[in-house]
Amino acid sequence: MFSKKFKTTAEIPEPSPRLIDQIIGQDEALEIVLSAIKNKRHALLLGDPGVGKSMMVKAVGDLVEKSTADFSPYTLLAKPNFRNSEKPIVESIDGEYKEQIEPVKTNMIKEPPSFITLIIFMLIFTIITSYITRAMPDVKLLGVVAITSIVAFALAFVIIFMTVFGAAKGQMGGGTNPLDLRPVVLYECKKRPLIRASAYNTTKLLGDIKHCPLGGKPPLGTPPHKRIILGAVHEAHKGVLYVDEIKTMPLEVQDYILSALQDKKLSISGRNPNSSGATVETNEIPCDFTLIMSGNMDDVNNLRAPLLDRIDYKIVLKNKIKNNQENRDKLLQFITQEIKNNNLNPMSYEACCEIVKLAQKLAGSKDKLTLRLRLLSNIIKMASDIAEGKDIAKMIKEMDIKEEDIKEIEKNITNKKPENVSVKKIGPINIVKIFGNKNKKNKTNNSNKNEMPKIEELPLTINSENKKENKDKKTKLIDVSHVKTIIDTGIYSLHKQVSIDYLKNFKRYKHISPNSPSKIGVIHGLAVLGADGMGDVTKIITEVINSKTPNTSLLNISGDLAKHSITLASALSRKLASEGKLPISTASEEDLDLDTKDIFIQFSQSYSKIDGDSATTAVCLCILSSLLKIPLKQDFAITGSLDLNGDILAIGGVNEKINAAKEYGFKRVIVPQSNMIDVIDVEGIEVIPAKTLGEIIPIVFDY
Ligand SMILES: Nc1ncnc2c1ncn2[C@@H]1O[C@H](COP(=O)(O)OP(=O)(O)OP(=O)(O)O)[C@@H](O)[C@H]1O
Repeated sequence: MFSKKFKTTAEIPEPSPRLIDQIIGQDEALEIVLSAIKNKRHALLLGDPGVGKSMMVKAVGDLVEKSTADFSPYTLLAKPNFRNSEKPIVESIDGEYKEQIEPVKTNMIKEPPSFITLIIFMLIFTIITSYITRAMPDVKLLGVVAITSIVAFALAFVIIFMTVFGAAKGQMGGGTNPLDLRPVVLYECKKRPLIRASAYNTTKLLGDIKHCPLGGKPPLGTPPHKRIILGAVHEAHKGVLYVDEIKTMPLEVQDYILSALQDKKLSISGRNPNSSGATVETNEIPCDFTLIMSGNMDDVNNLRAPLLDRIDYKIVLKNKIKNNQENRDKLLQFITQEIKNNNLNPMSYEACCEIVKLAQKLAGSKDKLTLRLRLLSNIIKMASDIAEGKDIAKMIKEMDIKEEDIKEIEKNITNKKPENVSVKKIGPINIVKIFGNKNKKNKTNNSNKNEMPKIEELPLTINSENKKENKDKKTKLIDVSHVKTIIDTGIYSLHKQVSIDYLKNFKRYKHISPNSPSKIGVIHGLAVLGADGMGDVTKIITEVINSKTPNTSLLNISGDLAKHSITLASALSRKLASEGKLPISTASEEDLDLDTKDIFIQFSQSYSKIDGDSATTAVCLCILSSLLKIPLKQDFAITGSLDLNGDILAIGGVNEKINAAKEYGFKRVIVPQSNMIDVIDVEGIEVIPAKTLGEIIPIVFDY
């Protein structure tokens, strides 16, 4: 399996501490990213989740920070604008900013009449009042109080007027505290930056002006230059800006990024129209950066063409690598570095082999290894948890139901309302459990008892022995059983768990009997539930009936591709029938005339969405069986796409499908010849490769 012999990963040399050396399987992409950054070219990284896009940029960031060519430290200062307070000035100075003791000329400032002054005024008037009252007892007290109050209020009004009027004029003199006029250090850039920002976070990306509840005018409010929030586009000046999750980037943000790329400078203005910052706008601030963006393949549709056009390199990261010894060794390196980086338990040789097998399965082929390494990393972490004897059942006990997760699963798995699915994400673990619906009264009498499974029934084995033992990190070994527990429970994937439960609950109700006698118009096809779910067997039944209005009716089939494949199957049946390339049958010429027939095709007991063309061969054979009235053997399941020449073409999920055929007790499974390179495990079932329809006719028909 690996080039080295070892018992546990503790014997494998420590991985290199440099992140760049830890990236596996993405050599070409890494080279391009390095070259892009070196030559200041913008790049877009696309690929499946968890193939190392962020890791690559982070690794390259270490190098970016170390490169000092053409870079000198600078500081961004925010200063008040004496002409127009709503337009604060952001200025870049070389090196560090040394604060001046006397920041502003005192003659520019009118010392503000503060509240203390006001209180002093009030005190003076109180003294005068009491003096007048005592000195002139014949003057009425109330009259004196009234006069002094009017004078005091008049003075207070003048003071407030001076304050507001001064500030409004933009002279910042009226009521401004001299300390508010000092420049503020917005950003000190000491080494070439690599700034990371999520595409949806507009404030973080482009900057903003903070709201001031006191109107943003001195003396009570905070002056605008003190409310500036710098954007990542500005912080990345002279360095690299990494924007991930491009799918979530609002169109207007894309326009701003576009301007920043073109002009290499961008002002900051208040983003919230209801905020006091809305009227504030800075001067244009330099932002000359190299842009690296990342997302999944489909996310690119969200990017505006002019922005996409300005990205020089569009790099697609691989999601699989060839399964050879060199790459298996790389996978071992990955396992070792994940264990080291996350301080996990060492892993046995056999468990490492199991991870390689899983990497093959996730790649969908014996020939390949997956590069969706975050998924593998999560599985390694969870296997380590189980080796540690962590009480996962307790974590599951705290589960709550999340509607949005249920709806997502519903979309992919079944067209029934999944009123009984509970999902919980705990750290890297997705836990799904199918429960009965507590709120709904049971309609059947005998199904109510078992609706809510107890925690003990959950499909997890907890190593209770380990729990009692002294839990010394790194002494317990992750062995093959721990890895298998994670794989068998499917706890690393929502779809996997839902399909495991679906099969567990519905398999016993399905009318699939591999041992039954041959039947006309009945065949067993194979499907995969959800994106990365389990395989399943589907019984396909056809009926051909004489009709004056010939038609093909599809039952329990949703997808367009499936419908097209059935049109193709009936066309091919007609062609084979007319060419006489069919087994001898008792069918008359009239029987074979499809122009006079109604064809009904049912995917029996299929509640999941059936799409794709992998059932074309099965449907075609089934129609032929009904037309020719020749029974089909029932001891095999079949999968394969078909073209109009009758060639059987490759399909996806061959391993899941073979596994499903095995689970349902079939002894034989027919798969496209071209898929044989993908088949991982043939134990316990005869896998028959098929190239053409003609080739399998003698195998499947009972005549
Ligand atoms: N090529 C790789 N080499 C080594 N480790 C990897 C690689 N790809 C992923 N990993 C592991 O998976 C983790 C997550 O990878 P990362 O966040 O870079 O993926 P991503 O492609 O950016 O995913 P997403 O699209 O979800 O943001 C890494 O921290 C690392 O542990």
